[in-house]
Amino acid sequence: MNWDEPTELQGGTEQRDRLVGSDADGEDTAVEAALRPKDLGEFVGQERVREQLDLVLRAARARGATADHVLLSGAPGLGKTTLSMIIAAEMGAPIRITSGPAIQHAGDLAAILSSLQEGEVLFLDEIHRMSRPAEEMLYMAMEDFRVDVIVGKGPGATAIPLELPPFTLVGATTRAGLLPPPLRDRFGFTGHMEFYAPGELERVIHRSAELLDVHIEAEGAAEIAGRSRGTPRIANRLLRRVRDYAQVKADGVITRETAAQALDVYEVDGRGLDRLDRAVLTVLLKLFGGGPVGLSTLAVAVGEERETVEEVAEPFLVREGLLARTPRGRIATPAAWTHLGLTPPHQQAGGTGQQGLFGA
Ligand SMILES: Nc1ncnc2c1ncn2[C@@H]1O[C@H](COP(=O)(O)OP(=O)(O)OP(=O)(O)O)[C@@H](O)[C@H]1O
Ligand SMILES: [Mg+2]
Repeated sequence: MNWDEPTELQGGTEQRDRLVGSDADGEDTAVEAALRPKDLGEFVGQERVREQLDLVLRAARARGATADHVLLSGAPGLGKTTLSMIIAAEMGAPIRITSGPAIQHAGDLAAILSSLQEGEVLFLDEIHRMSRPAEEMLYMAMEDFRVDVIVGKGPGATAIPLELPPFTLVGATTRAGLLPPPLRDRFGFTGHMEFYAPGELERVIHRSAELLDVHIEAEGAAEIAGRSRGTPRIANRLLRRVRDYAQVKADGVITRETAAQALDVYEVDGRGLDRLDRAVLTVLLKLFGGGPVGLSTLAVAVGEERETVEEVAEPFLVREGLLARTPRGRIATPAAWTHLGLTPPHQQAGGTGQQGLFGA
């Protein structure tokens, strides 16, 4: 069984309607523009990436040159799009935004590249989902600022070389491992975005609250931060839901109590797990004694698609150290038992232990 190779997430559709899903939903897209930090100084956290990027951009500015190509990798909602816009702003350059899936043919890419202005930032989101021919065209464009446009078909086809103005490619990917090495190597700088520490999320929340004109107490921000799964997008989304609750049920001020009550109503628990996450853990613990159990069996027992369990619930549970993937199947860690307030079988009187009870 291919137990540790997650299958390709199809555009994040599995995450829809999920308050703690890290992909953007319609409402996010509308508000995100307003909440996006505009320069590096406003960008919270990611100290290493920020410092390194600051050097790259400063040096380019000092030389009066176009900045080197930048690759940003990291989970959804950590600020890749935000940072690409900041790069353009810091360079005083216009930005063109497109994405891998939008570039079906090499011709699509040639059209974009040939219309770039000197120094322009081309933001290529989901760069790992670009077609192979477009990718190969991009190699040459990145390295030599040149593309060969193929005119005609079959034996009569000719390649017309086209000079490009120097530009900065900013590629973003949630799956850096899927990028072919020749592409990865052509970036002058790669920034790996990490999940945010609670204190950083608190700063994101305070900043957003101010922009949204919401009154929030420090402890209220801490409560939301703790349930935001290390992700600014989720923090901003939870903040908006808590604001709704505070307006309707309280005096509009977000305290620790209102935040906790609101997020309980939305079924986001103290650690950021939602109903699906808890369903997976509960089944694993109560039905299968903590595992190991195969993914398919687990999914059937939860009443969800295998992919939903694997791609939507598991990554966070694994990251939180609540669930582990082993060659024999999924197992719950001691922390999972504690989190759900249950006692592991080997600690119960007459318990048989969890090993070997259920095969994967
Ligand atoms: N460092 C940060 N400081 C403040 N706000 C942030 C930061 N990073 C992200 N955000 C907020 O989180 C939201 C999501 O960020 P962004 O769209 O840049 O994520 P992304 O990495 O591009 O996600 P995806 O992979 O889904 O495209 C934005 O609205 C932005 O306001
Ligand atoms: Mg993005």
